[in-house]
Amino acid sequence: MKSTALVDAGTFEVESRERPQPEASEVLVDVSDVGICGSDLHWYDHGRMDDRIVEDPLVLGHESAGRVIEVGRDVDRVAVGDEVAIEPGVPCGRCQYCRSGRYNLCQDVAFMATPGTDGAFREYVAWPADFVYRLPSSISTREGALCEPISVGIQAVRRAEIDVGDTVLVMGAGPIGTLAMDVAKAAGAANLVVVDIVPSKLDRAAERGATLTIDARETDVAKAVRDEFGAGVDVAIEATGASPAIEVTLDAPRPDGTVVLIGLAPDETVPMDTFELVRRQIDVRGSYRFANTYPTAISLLTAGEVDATGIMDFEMSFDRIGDAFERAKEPDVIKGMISMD
Ligand SMILES: NC(=O)C1=CN([C@@H]2O[C@H](COP(=O)(O)OP(=O)(O)OC[C@H]3O[C@@H](n4cnc5c(N)ncnc54)[C@H](O)[C@@H]3O)[C@@H](O)[C@H]2O)C=CC1
Ligand SMILES: CC(=O)[C@H](N)C(=O)O
Repeated sequence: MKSTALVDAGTFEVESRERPQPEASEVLVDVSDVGICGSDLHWYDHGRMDDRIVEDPLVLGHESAGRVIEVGRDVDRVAVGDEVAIEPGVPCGRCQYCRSGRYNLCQDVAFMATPGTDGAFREYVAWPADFVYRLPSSISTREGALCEPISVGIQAVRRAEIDVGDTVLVMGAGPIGTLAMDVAKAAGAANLVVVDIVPSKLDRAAERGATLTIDARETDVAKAVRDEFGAGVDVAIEATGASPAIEVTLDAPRPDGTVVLIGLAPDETVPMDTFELVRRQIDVRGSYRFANTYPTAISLLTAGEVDATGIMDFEMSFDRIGDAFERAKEPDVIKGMISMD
């Protein structure tokens, strides 16, 4: 089968590999669509992330979907011919986090497109059947591939415990912030404030339901929020990973409000005014990957509550993966897709 691996920062190599054989509990998926995630771009640009380094060729891509073409002998939850979304992280199933349903925190997870676990930029993936989800006929595999970033949004909204009628600020209108905004709306948020520094992304957020958009380059976000909502927002979700944006997000909630941090700032130390956070009794929560979210993501797509297609800016074929990665880095792009067929 054809596969594309990152061999060094900025260098992909097309490889011919053995087509994988599914084990008894696995399925073989003919991959049809893969989204390009910010972390794929990070691995591509730097060849490393925090203390993890790409030493052996690594197949990127962890937002994927396709068609089941073979099932292992113990598999009965999906069948040959089913279109499925692939959940990219397979946890150990034994640790305290797995046993309590918080498998996103498993320290022994095999997560696609991180050193040691190949991702989906290859023709076929053999994957545990428990981590593939059948897509209804109304959902395309292109949309299904985006169950992954939708899941990041679901996890954050669950962590935020959003209540009906809440005012929610989302910092960052990239794929994660935009999909988190959709999920927050589906969870009952009445006012959705979206902040970014790219005007076209703010326009797109407004088109899909943001009630207020703020360009952080021109406006004092905390003041704008207080002018509009008095004491501040109920919930602020950080989805940029940029230090100045994280600082602003921490300042956005009303007393007793909540901040959920999704953005990863791997090389930065972010100043935090702990006195203010304590005085205003702010809950600051991290949100890492996701657990038990794929069925919800599929339900939200089916109900039209999340618009995955609306964030897709372009689609390129597998043989143009290098061009696609370069295009995906442009600031106006929210999501680039690779069509594997
Ligand atoms: N916690 C988790 O499980 C996950 C975390 N992430 C992280 O979430 C963050 C967002 O991911 P993506 O949407 O893919 O990233 P992205 O880079 O595509 O989007 C970030 C957005 O933030 C905007 N931005 C940058 N600086 C800003 C500032 N100072 N003020 C306001 N907006 C600003 C950018 O214009 C962009 O639209 C990243 O840090 C990523 O690493 C992504 C997936 C999972
Ligand atoms: C969950 C993600 O998408 C993230 N890019 C990661 O690698 O953890």
